[in-house]
Amino acid sequence: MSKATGGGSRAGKTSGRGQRDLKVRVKTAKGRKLSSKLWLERQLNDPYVARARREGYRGRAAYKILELDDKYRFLTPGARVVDLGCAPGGWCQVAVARVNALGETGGKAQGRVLGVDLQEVDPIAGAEIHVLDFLEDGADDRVKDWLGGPADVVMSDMAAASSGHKGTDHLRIVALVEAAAQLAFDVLEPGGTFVAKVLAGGAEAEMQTMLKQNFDKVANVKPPASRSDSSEKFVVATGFRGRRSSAAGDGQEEEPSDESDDAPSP
Ligand SMILES: C[S@@+](CC[C@H](N)C(=O)[O-])C[C@H]1O[C@@H](n2cnc3c(N)ncnc32)[C@H](O)[C@@H]1O
Repeated sequence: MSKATGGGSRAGKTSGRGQRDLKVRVKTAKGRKLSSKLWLERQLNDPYVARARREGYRGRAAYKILELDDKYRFLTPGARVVDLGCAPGGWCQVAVARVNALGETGGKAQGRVLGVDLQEVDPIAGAEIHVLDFLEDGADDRVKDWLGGPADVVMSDMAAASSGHKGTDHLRIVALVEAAAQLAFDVLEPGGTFVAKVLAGGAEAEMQTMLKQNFDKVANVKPPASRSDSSEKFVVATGFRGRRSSAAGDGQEEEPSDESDDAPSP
């Protein structure tokens, strides 16, 4: 398998769709559930899965962050990145390649990638990875300690295992996004970027309002690599306005600011 080097370059933006024409069908073997058969069939026929294997990424999720970054350009050389829910490591691989790529002056930049996940992750050169339940008490303080300073990007692909109930799954992912956003408000440098996976549904409205109060732009995007039959999408909030309004929306604004009129009313 070749090494994942494509992340350092912003060239080659083909979605990969249509690269395989022959559909592989999986027989229902004894003991294999229909859901496993369908999952296997989907994996075998997914051009992104094949491409990830070819290009040395740990999973097809790598293409989601590649596509988002190709559009919004937040994984810049030298950037300090926090990757929440990083297992098995595709986003980290992309981040390491891009934040350590050649800078505009031609010099090699020294970025930083800190990943956390509930699960163990095989080491990735250039990334610091910790096992952590980000919803447990004090988790954000532990991340801040590991980080030891501000970050330029906080990204979250965290997703709880599916409960089979759409509403429950949605609420769980909103809780994960809110926790990730709180960390972003605490550690991002002004101008920083927050990227998070969300599921389409009603309960996210409050979170979107909170993001709009704290970032110059908030976009909701479904990158081509995100499966069309999945309700996942990504929120990309750019231009963090700084900590002054980080608690806006919960009635505990930290300090008054002349610019607070810019924020939309809750
Ligand atoms: C879709 S996967 C992430 C894929 C990853 N971005 C990549 O490119 O390899 C979602 C991850 O979120 C993690 N996760 C879910 N809840 C979490 C939590 N409370 N704390 C930390 N990680 C969590 C899961 O363990 C899982 O590995």
